[in-house]
Amino acid sequence: MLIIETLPLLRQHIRRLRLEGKRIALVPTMGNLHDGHMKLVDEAKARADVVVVSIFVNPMQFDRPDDLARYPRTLQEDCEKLNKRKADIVFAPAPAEIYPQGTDTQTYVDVPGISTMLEGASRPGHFRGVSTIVSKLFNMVQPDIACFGEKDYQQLQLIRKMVADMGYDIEIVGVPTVRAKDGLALSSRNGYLTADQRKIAPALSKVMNVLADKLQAGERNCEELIAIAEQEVNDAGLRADDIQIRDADTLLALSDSSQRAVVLMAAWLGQARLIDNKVVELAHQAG
Ligand SMILES: Nc1ncnc2c1ncn2[C@@H]1O[C@H](COP(=O)(O)OP(=O)(O)OP(=O)(O)O)[C@@H](O)[C@H]1O
Ligand SMILES: CC(C)(CO)[C@@H](O)C(=O)[O-]
Ligand code: BAL
Repeated sequence: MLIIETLPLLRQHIRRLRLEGKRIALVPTMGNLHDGHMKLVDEAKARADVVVVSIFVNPMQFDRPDDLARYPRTLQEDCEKLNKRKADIVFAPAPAEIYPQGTDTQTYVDVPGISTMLEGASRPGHFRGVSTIVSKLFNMVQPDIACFGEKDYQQLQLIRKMVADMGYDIEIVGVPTVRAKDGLALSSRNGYLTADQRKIAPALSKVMNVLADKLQAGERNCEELIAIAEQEVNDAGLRADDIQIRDADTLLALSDSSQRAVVLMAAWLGQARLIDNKVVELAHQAG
């Protein structure tokens, strides 16, 4: 496995691989890798000849400097895991390699609508940072496919729209959320939880599943369903931040024509803001 830190070296290898006719998969990450990331690598390996994993804590997508400063950076362990998983290339650039002029004057990619709603409203500028870095990585790595986790549901929708709108010839693969045995979605930020907090964290997915079951059973009073879920999350010892029921395809409010709903959960627990989501197929009565 090659570990590449500079853009010229990356370009040299990508050029060679493309000349050899290799199909390239990209797995973009911010490092501190867990089994969720490994699932993305496995999916990428199954669909391509060469897997490039990028590890870059992207300053442009952080709305809070303290969040950026304490984000876990574990490059050596990450590379060991990726080597065992048979990734081919790790691209781990320093910020100056990606943003030589800094981020303030960086040309950006903005996906209208989707980037300012929901998580985008809670984290101003976050999605502009995500679409910009992913666009840059697409140009640098020139992948045929790229894998993203469904855990970051809105991010996946954002990338799909960016790819469609900008005409990228890249297949976007969404990978189902990998969970701990107790249901907690794996996430690098789970590392901020104390042992006691870790015990109560699975309440987020439990409340989400109950809400999803009610939707599946035909309940449609979203305001009431959300209020109950917020109460349950708070009673469990988390602090509900944003719980939403949306059309899974548009992320807008549910309508009579919605085919699928998505339950989007965000809650604070100590230093960690946890997110999760679940898609529900909506039954429509004939006639
Ligand atoms: N539990 C998971 N299952 C599947 N994919 C995941 C999971 N967690 C993260 N991913 C995906 O891995 C990719 C890189 O994510 P990232 O490096 O931000 O990890 P993370 O664990 O989500 O960290 P964070 O705590 O910052 O949210 C994204 O496409 C993300 O959706
Ligand atoms: C896609 C991504 C690697 C862009 O920095 C990041 O948002 C993430 O880890 O989900
Ligand atoms: N996994 C999403 C990246 C972020 O929280 O910044």
